[in-house]
Amino acid sequence: MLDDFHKGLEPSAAPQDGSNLRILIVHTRWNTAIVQGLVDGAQKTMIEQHNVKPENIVIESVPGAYELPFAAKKLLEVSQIRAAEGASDLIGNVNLLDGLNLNSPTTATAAPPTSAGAGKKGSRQAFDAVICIGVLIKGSTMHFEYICEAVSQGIMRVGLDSGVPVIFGVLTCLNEEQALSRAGLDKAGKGHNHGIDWGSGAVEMALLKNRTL
Ligand SMILES: Nc1c(NC[C@H](O)[C@H](O)[C@H](O)CO)[nH]c(=O)[nH]c1=O
Ligand SMILES: CC(=O)[C@@H](O)COP(=O)(O)O
Repeated sequence: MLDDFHKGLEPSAAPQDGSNLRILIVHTRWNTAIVQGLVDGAQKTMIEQHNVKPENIVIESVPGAYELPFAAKKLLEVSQIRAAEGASDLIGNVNLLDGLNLNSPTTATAAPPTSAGAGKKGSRQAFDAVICIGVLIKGSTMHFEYICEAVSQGIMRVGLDSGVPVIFGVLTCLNEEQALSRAGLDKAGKGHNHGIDWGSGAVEMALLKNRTL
């Protein structure tokens, strides 16, 4: 039986143009079937509803929810360093009087004509948002409570410290039935896949981050 709150669920945000965004999904390797359903929901929503390019969604995994904040922080930092390297290479080869806009995603992804980094694989565009996805299910000790608190605080801190939106995509459930329904995997088919909302939220917040005055 779904909790009553599900009935008043707000629909996901209206479609927005995510065609210039690069999104990181970090997910755990606990409760893998449920996590995979959430990842699929987020990925599908970003591609089909918000025009995010499939190649601009990077998916990484960590052992468990407790590792999500660290991975989000480090992978964000690496992407920002690579974007800066690309921009600095570009500066070396472009007359800035031509009005080069280093903030535009296309600029950051532009492969520099000649640079030491030219041979590196993958996009140079920094991530515009991160979605941390995990499933915590209460056991018989207080371990659950401590991890839930640490992970929620840690994920919020990465977003505030980095200036890049980090979506809290961690289900904190008292039993497996609650988790299945929140991934849209319940037998009755009455659940709602929260990954859908996390995908829309990531696009919305990334566009808000990139908004110029
Ligand atoms: N019980 C769950 C965990 N526990 C593992 C921790 O997240 C962490 O990986 C470990 O303590 C080592 O640092 N993780 C989940 O994602 N979900 C659980 O239900
Ligand atoms: C969320 C957890 O860490 C939990 O699944 C661990 O179970 P237990 O409290 O029985 O050790």
